[in-house]
Amino acid sequence: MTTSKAPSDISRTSKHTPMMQQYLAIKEEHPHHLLFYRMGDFYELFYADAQKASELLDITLTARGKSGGAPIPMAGIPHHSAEGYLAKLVKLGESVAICEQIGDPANSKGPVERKVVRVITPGTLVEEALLEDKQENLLACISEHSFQGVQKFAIAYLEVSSGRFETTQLDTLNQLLSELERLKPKELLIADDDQFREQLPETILNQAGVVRYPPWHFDIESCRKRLTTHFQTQDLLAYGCNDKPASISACGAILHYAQTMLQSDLNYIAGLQSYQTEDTLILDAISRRNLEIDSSLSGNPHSTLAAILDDTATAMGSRLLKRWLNQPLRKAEQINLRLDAIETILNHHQADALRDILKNVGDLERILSRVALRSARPRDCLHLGRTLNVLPDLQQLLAQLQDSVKLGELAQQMGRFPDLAQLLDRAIIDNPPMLIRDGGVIAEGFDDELDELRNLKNEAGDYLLQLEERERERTGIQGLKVGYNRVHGYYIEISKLHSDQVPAEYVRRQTLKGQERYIIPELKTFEDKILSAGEKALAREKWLYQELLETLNTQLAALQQSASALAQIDILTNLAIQSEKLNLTRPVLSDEPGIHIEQGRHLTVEALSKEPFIPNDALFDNERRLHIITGPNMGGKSTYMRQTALIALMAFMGSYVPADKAVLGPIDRIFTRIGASDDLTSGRSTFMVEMTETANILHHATEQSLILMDEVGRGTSTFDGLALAWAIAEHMAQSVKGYCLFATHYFELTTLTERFANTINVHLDAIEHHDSIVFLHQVQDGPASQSYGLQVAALAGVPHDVIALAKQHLNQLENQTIAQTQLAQTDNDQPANSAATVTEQAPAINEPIQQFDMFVSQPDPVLEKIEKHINQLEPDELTPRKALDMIYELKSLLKNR
Ligand SMILES: Nc1ncnc2c1ncn2[C@@H]1O[C@H](COP(=O)(O)OP(=O)(O)OP(=O)(O)O)[C@@H](O)[C@H]1O
Repeated sequence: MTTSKAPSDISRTSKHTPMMQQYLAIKEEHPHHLLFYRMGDFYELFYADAQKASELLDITLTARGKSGGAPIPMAGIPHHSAEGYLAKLVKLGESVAICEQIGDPANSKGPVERKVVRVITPGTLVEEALLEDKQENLLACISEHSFQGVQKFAIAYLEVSSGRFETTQLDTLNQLLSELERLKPKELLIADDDQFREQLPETILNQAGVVRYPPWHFDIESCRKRLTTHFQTQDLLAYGCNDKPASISACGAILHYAQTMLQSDLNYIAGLQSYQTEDTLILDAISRRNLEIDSSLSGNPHSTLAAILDDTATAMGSRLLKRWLNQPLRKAEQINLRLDAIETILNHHQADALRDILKNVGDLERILSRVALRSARPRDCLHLGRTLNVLPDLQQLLAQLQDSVKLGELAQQMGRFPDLAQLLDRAIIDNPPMLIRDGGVIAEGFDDELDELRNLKNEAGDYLLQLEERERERTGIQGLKVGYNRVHGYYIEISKLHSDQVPAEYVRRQTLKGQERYIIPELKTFEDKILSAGEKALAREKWLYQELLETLNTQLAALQQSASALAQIDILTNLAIQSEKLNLTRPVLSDEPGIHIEQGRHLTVEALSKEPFIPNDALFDNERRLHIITGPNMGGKSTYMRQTALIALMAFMGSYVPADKAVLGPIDRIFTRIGASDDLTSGRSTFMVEMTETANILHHATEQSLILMDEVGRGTSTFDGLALAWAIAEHMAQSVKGYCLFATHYFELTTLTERFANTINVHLDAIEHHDSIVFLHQVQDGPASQSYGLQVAALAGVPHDVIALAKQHLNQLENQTIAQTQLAQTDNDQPANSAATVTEQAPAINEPIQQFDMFVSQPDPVLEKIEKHINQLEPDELTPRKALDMIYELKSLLKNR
């Protein structure tokens, strides 16, 4: 976090004006926040804050007089347009302390009393204008605790805008980092404690939004006290973390931070949930990214699973859908409840009807937090009212869907709030202004007193005409007029010619050239009443509005429950709609190990490709645990692997899946080792990243894990890569670690099937057609025959002369390899080079190296000759001399080619 202190030489001394002394005192409390200091209709920033704000917001940097003998750099923004600037600053990761005038300027001797009323930080947003409606905005906190040499880690997170508060305690730092990746908090609190910090990767410490929070806020006993006081409980048993010190510490610190930033006790945060990562299918950070669940590797927001699946009617539903996708369940009973709900909606053909109603549902979660913080705006109340009004219709529809236990539970949880709905209907006008500040929000007929005050103004015209008429008659002065001006208020104006007819009770207010202006007690009373009516009406309206918020707060917990139910109904409805639209089927979750997918598809590739998608089967059982996938570049290997993982993920999240049939046994984790890029921030090369990820898989995969490995070993030299890929695949086959899809261009690996009964070869194919190449995208059993690397390169636009040169190199390489193989077989004692070394070291590699055969697509007469020669050889009968002669012969053959 950046510091925006006033320069250090600006001490708070009497050299400064009293106002600057006040400013500096407040700034001292907020060294890390930009201080928005209220001056009349402006927020002003001074010194370094001013410089920073002028750069970030592109506003003018000027000076506000001098203080302590030096000019004060200043930048200001109008208070009424502050929200736009705040949104920009928050997006840039800045935090802003809002300092308001709280004293009465009329009664202040020195500067008006001011106070920071709220610090707006990226993770503690509640304002509609500052939040993205379809994205969660989380504040997270991580901590660790060691006891008797056992270290535990914890993460707590809080969504201030909805009141969701959760924590989990974990055994390893890796698990913690993985949770962080899943949650992607906008702001992260870390104890400013050297020991813990040293364990954390630089990438975490340096990321935007990290706040180093003083370690004493993490003290376990103080945190326990803070939490029990907040929840008004004796202990934390009900929240599942009473005996989890690391969790208590993270939760206590995060609550303290949020309360401080929002200057509120946050009593709407009514509960805390401890969750176990074991209850959910584990997806590590890398797999989350590789599977492009809610963010894509290319940055295209449309090429994610979330984007394809999300057509929810509410923002709450959209946010929850991403949460479900990122946290698939493991317990079949829970998953089946969701699937049953989708099936029931489909069977009753109610998806569209449900969605039509849900479209009228507002962002209740966030509105309710603002209600709790008493910062809800008139439109929040309007949307809340509209939402509550649709609940009866929704209940009626859900009543027809009682076959589903889940929908029954959700209907009950959703409830009805007829009184509140009616209250809101009566209270708020149809199209209220943004703010209550200027009134005009409370509807007519809601409050007699307000109506009377408002009527007073409307009736004033009639009353004055009547008064004028009456006084004319009484005084007999026909020219008498009732008038008003800003300075003197209401008056009766009479020409000086009639001064002698003016009654005694008329009091002179103003003398003009030809007229006198008077006031009478009745007019004075009217004036007092009318002039204060506007003010009083506004005050009454504000009071009524606050009362309305208070009334809503009495039912806050039930309303929050209702919001949560609505979000779930929205997702289930959306999943039902999508299953028809995207042609999905209900998966079957079995207790038997294995995966059986028929005609599976990759939703994103299918949606974004112009070509028809070719569906494929995937069958894993004890005889088919390790699939070695070969096939040409662009053949569809990655797509096939990813679609298998995505189908599993969708099934475990409780969604229908893109396949004709899917039966899935228990799965505990999905691992992926796909593609690679340099992780420059952590100083790791492509190969290092690849091997770190592989090591993670080898250490943590269990027999229930689904593992995708794409081209392992390609990041290093051919033979090192081959040797590693070979050993890793062999290890997977031997140790029966999960269900593994292993895509490779090392053709040698296809021989593993001969040694391991649980390993099979599958391949994707292509055919050459005229000058082009057609990919079949069809997965078939058995190894591939060709790689088509050069053809794919040509297709990609690599210049012809480069392709021609590549062909020459390819031929040379092939010839060398064959010769080396021959030599190695001729003289086992003298391995000629590393190719032979690999062959010798790996006992499994007894077959001739076929690696380069993969690249051959045209028969080559010279090669055929060489092949013939070699086939006629009897290696056991070869002397070293004969072998050498043979090499000379091969060489001359190649030379004459
Ligand atoms: N089953 C399929 N049906 C239709 N098109 C497909 C299918 N599978 C893949 N494709 C298309 O082929 C392209 C390449 O697929 P993919 O990246 O999976 O190939 P690959 O074999 O992994 O290639 P490489 O070995 O070069 O990484 C995809 O972007 C997609 O457009």
